[in-house]
Amino acid sequence: MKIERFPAEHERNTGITLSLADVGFDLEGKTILDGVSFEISATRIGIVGRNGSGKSTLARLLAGLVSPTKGELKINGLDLAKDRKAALAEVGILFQNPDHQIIFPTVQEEISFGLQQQGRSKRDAADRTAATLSEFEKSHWTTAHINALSQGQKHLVCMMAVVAMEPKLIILDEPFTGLDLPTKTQLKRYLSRYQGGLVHISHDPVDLLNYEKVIWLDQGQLISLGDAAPILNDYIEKMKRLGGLDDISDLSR
Ligand SMILES: Nc1ncnc2c1ncn2[C@@H]1O[C@H](COP(=O)(O)OP(=O)(O)OP(=O)(O)O)[C@@H](O)[C@H]1O
Repeated sequence: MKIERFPAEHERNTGITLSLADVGFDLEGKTILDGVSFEISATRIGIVGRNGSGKSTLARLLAGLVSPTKGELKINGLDLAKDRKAALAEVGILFQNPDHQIIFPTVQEEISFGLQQQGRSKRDAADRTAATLSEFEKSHWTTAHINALSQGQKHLVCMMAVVAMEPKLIILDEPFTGLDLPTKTQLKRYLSRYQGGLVHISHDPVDLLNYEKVIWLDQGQLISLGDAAPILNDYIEKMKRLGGLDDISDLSR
């Protein structure tokens, strides 16, 4: 597969700026991220890297869910780990498994919860929930029980809950793993319409074809960052080469 330079699908003015200066993150004595520095402004940013390279950890840092052990990390000039109120307006995050995200029994309650966390009244949150369901043409889901939904439908509930909050940036941590192709295509179509920024972690370079910039991590360090097509092509070549090895045997990784 060779990825050509695609014209950016999303011509938006509202870019987001990620600024990292010597960011490190240690956990239980292990260095997960080390000395990661970059500044990037774009509306569609991909993150690639092998298993365990630190992508999900970077996603949690970007969302302000954890603080770096060292260095400084800002989104649009804000330190979201220190400013949780700003974080709710700036960033939403979608995880791989909706069951790790959903806490309420019905669609309406799940979407309303985040809105109330942002400080909206119960009435405002209900109105915004209704408007979001209508935008997605899912008003008939309002009182649906989450347990009765398919995995793809649960993904869509999580997406609607995040989109309803209108964050400037949505972070997607491999949100389509395990979904069939039509479901994935439909969810991607919803996301492509999002007016804010997206930072999308994916193992599949095809997911990032129309993205503007890509960040490549390996073993907790930045390998490269730049325009999507050349980075993805280098990444694919490297992954093909590594596929011929047997480093999966190495327990020190
Ligand atoms: N809670 C934790 N405790 C100990 N080590 C952890 C924890 N979370 C992550 N790690 C380790 O940190 C490293 C990076 O993990 P992370 O999940 O950020 O990588 P990733 O690139 O998202 O991986 P994958 O593609 O497999 O999801 C891995 O070696 C992982 O084992």
